[in-house]
Amino acid sequence: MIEAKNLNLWYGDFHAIKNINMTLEKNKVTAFIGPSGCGKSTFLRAINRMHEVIEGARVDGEILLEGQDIYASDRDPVTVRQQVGMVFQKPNPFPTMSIYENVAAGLRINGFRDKKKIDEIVERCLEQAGLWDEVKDRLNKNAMGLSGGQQQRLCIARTLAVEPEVVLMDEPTSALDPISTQKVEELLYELKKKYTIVIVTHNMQQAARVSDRTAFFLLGDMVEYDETETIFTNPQDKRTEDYISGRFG
Ligand SMILES: Nc1ncnc2c1ncn2[C@@H]1O[C@H](COP(=O)(O)OP(=O)(O)OP(=O)(O)O)[C@@H](O)[C@H]1O
Repeated sequence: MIEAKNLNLWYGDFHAIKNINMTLEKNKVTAFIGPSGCGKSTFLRAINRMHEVIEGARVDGEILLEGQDIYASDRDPVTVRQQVGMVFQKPNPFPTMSIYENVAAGLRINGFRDKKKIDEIVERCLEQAGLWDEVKDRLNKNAMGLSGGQQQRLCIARTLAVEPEVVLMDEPTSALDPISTQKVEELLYELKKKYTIVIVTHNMQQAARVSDRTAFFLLGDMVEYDETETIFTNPQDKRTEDYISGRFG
């Protein structure tokens, strides 16, 4: 479980995220929706301290992961990013590595040396990502030989290998064809049994299909956050209603 408390984020003087308070529940998929530039990706990045690689970005407030602030002075950002994994819009496998090595990479960085154990984890994560059957006979081939949809599932497997608690997905299917999109969406049903999942999406049908809860953002504010069904059928805020009915954005 993740709790954001009074979370604000600035890029220089620009106030991009305004006092967000929300709980992201375990074993649920939470969707972030809202028009371009409203701060969805910015907030997502703040949940695993990824904004720290952006010059001039500054956060105030707390993000609690299982009750512990990820911004605490003694917390290591590299560990935070293992606990809170991220999958990006464009599949980004390590281009010089094999399929196997892409999944094993994080384990090796963590000091895993036992080949049998690494084999087991690679297989399990590729299974979990719904890719094992498609790649089991070509594990040592370069990852760039996979299709875009397969590469994205490989990136999901790579994220799972280091045993995160939370998986953040920033428009994970926007570069994929419809069949690959469907595969990733189906995966979310499986993955939420084990993880807290957050997905940023521009596609409202996708949010309605895959998420349990939906948060609507506008100009850095979180306008409304509720059960997905409520957001799409009976939103409380006029701005949410205007957005989901296609009146802007
Ligand atoms: N690195 C940056 N430096 C300065 N401003 C930024 C930076 N990244 C984002 N912003 C600004 O912060 C605001 C929120 O951007 P963000 O990318 O989080 O929105 P978004 O809702 O994810 O948009 P989209 O749906 O288009 O991806 C925008 O006004 C954007 O211009």
